[in-house]
Amino acid sequence: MQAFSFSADRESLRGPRIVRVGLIQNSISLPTTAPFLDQRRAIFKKLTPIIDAAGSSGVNVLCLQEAWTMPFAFCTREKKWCEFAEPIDGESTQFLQEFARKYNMVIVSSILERDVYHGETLWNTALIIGNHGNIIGKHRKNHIPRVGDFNESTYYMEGNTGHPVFDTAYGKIAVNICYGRHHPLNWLAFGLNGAEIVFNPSATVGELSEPMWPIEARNAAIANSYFVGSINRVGTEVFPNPFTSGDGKPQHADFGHFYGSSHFSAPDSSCTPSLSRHKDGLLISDMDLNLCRQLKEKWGFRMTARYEVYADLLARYVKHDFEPQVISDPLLYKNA
Ligand SMILES: NC(=O)NCCC(=O)O
Repeated sequence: MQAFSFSADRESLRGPRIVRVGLIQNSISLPTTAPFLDQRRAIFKKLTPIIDAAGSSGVNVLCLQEAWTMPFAFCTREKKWCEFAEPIDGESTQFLQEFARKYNMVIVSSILERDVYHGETLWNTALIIGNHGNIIGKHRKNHIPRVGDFNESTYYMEGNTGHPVFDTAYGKIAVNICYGRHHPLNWLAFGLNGAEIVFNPSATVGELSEPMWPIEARNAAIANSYFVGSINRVGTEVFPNPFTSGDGKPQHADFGHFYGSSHFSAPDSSCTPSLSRHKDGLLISDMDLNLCRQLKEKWGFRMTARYEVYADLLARYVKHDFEPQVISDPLLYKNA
């Protein structure tokens, strides 16, 4: 466990709005060859003392990693892993609702969702469980990776829930699930809807994304004047059947190393140190949410954003007959 705090200036007309926020990163518990029910239950067992530690440390809002109930099997393209999908009021939600009630804590739970009301369709979904154990709502991952071994479109579709911000007992929160962090407009949309804390529950591996990891969340926090909580899972998960990456390299049975390194970023460009690259961990930070408005007022990014200019460009860009605004040097092709 590591704990930090972000402060803000004292204001005369508003008291501080200090919230204690927690992030959990963890490896899976049993080999991926174990019966699925045992695997899921073993993760619950492993997380129980960590969630208890968060709750008894006074954490107000806690976020778990992407698809925390299962191994990150999307590299395999095998359909059997769909069995881990659950309805939003399924076993993992019921498990977390107990902690939410016990500790008066909001919990963000990122799962593979099975929508039983829409033909058993699957989604990559983050649920927001309120501090009374109620389900406040859900957000479905907007951007699906098609990079390296991340073959997630085999399992679920692009989200259809927009960019909701959840007004909780402890501030306005949103969830930008994993690969969405590479999309600045995704971050922006949560900001436009008023988010004060955006969580980025992730599952990503060193060779692919580690150089980008410390930059993207910090940049989003600065550009959108909110806090970001970044979480990545830990360890190497080995699967029963080897798979290929479509890159001519030999088949393999693991994704590579999930490098942990969970951390918080703040709108004033500060950030906490990261958790370990190899070990499970709980990162806790106090944050005064007044810092969000203070940074908006200092830098005026919202007021200077010129959204109407970009709205116009984007409206034209999404049409099939879009022509880029390029002015060529008339001398460029003269002698050709
Ligand atoms: N889970 C997921 O979206 N991973 C994609 C890889 C990355 O964005 O680093």
